[in-house]
Amino acid sequence: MATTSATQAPIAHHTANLGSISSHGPQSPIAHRAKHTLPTAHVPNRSAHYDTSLSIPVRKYLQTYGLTPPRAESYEIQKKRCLAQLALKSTDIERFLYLSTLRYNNVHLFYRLLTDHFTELTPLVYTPTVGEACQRWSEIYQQPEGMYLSFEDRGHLSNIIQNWPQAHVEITVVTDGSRILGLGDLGVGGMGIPIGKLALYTGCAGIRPEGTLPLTVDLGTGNKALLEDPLYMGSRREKVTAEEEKEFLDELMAALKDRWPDIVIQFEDWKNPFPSLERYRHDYAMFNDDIQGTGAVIMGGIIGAVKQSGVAPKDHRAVFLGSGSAGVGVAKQIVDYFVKEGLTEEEAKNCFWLVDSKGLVTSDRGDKLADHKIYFSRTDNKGEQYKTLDDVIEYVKPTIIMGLSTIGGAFTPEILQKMGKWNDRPIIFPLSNPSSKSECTFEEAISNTDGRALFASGSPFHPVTYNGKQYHPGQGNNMYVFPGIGLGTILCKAVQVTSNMIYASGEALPTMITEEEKDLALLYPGITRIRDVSARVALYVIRAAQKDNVDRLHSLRDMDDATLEEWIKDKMYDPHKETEELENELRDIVQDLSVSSPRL
Ligand SMILES: NC(=O)C1=CN([C@@H]2O[C@H](COP(=O)(O)OP(=O)(O)OC[C@H]3O[C@@H](n4cnc5c(N)ncnc54)[C@H](OP(=O)(O)O)[C@@H]3O)[C@@H](O)[C@H]2O)C=CC1
Ligand SMILES: CC(=O)C(=O)O
Ligand SMILES: [Mg+2]
Repeated sequence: MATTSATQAPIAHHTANLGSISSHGPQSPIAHRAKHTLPTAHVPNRSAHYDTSLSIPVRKYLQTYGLTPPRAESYEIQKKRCLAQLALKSTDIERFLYLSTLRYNNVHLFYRLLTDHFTELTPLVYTPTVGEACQRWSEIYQQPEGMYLSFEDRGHLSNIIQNWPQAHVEITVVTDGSRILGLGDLGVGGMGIPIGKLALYTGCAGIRPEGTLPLTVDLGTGNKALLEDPLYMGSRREKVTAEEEKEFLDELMAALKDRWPDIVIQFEDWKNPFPSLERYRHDYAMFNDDIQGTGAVIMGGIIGAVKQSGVAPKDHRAVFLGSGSAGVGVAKQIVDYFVKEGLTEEEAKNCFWLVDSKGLVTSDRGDKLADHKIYFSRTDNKGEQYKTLDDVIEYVKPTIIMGLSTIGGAFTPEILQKMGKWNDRPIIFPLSNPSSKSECTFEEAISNTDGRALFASGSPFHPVTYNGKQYHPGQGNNMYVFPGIGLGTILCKAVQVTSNMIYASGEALPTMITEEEKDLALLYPGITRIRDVSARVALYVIRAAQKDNVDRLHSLRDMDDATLEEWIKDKMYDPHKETEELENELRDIVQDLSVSSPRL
């Protein structure tokens, strides 16, 4: 990406080629052998060299002439073919596989397509389809696209990490596969998530593809079906203990930083991610997307929802179904927002009733609460315990219901109707992923509240027509913020991802909603503008990093906001420019060297 692109760009690769021209000549067997003995993934953007838009002289220079069909074609034609091939597929998982192969074989073309057709393709690359891909990973596995590190590798992680072929990794997403979306423990099948999230880092925030490292740690699995599946590609061992996980992660974090001192590390989809966040947040540029990214993105949507509800923050009553990483992360972030709006922390905290698999989280429930639940446990229940969501809803009569529970359909029509009865504009956020785990659909939320619901879901839903009027759903997914959090952290070279940087990422979102979107009561900016949104998020993140004094690129402090935002956009990888720049640069080189037909 931005900061290291000069050394990673195809141009730099060809400058290296030029060196070999002077010593061995362009057709040198050494150059030739080097090119073909290394697997594709070992040469940055090698796949771009087979792009069918490259001109004949450039193909000859690259020694790819004759390896692709004769016609040099436009991107429009390439796109037409890709979309036609996608249309030929009969299932989403086939489309997922087609797009994975395209990314592997022609990285820039994949990202051109993704950025041009973001709304249609994101659900195939990310949630919901990535969920099925993770469930079936060992069945559909095709090619290496990331690193797998096993518990058995401990003691050697630093050496193994040297095997990653890209020299300048800027960001990694790491999972242990133990809580993939709302689908449970999928072991190494979880790899689909780091790959998908990092594809969005490139597509949304312009992190260069070769600067990304999808990483899955195989610390065993508690999923018995996987352990018995002959195709399962992970180790056959039970999940390691918390202490063993901690030792492994200590080694991993040090090894990553040792090879790439500026690396940003995003933890994703861990069953219990709180200990690692607390352990590493001060010593590494790291964050947990499920706790913090989700917290920020939902806070960003709640800002607009609270305004549109006409209810003051102090009068909101929020019932959360789900008190795990995402539930607690979101509730805490909204507490911060309410405090900014003038409530005391105690007043803000009292606006929340969290529910887990045992019912309302209270301090006198009789079970030992996990540490992360204690902050929100209720003490005003007068000894009464509320076991079901229905009971809690009746007791609280909420203005807001949030679903982060993995329980598809938990917001029943009856619950939605009550929300409609008690509130002019009920705030209904079924946020569990993938779509099958959503606590309700958009259609259900609209039809059971006479179209008055202020709605956002984790996975995308289509617009709905109700009583002749069209309604548009919001997508409250951390994809609106994590790419910008990573981008901002990388660009200002922050040594930590502070709480203020996370908060700022959420605050940035409403600033990107257009007047037209406000008229439609939308809570999030249009997804087609995600690159601009990510640049704005990065701007806010950088400013917060500067205030917290964790940035290292101090020259950015002198830029005004408009200049800095333009600078950020300028640093973003633009797939539309890559192939054209490759073509133009190489054509110039070919002309300069008069090597227009080295092969013939
Ligand atoms: N929209 C977005 O951007 C994001 C969405 N998510 C989604 O949120 C969901 C939860 O993720 P996460 O918080 O990390 O997962 P966790 O496993 O940490 O938390 C799940 C929570 O749901 C509770 N729960 C499970 N079953 C029930 C039930 N039958 N009734 C009530 N509560 C129940 C669990 O209870 P207990 O504590 O008792 O086990 C736990 O508190 C997932 O579907 C995930 O995809 C996550 C991150 C981002
Ligand atoms: C979106 C996301 O991070 C999740 O569902 O876990
Ligand atoms: Mg996640």
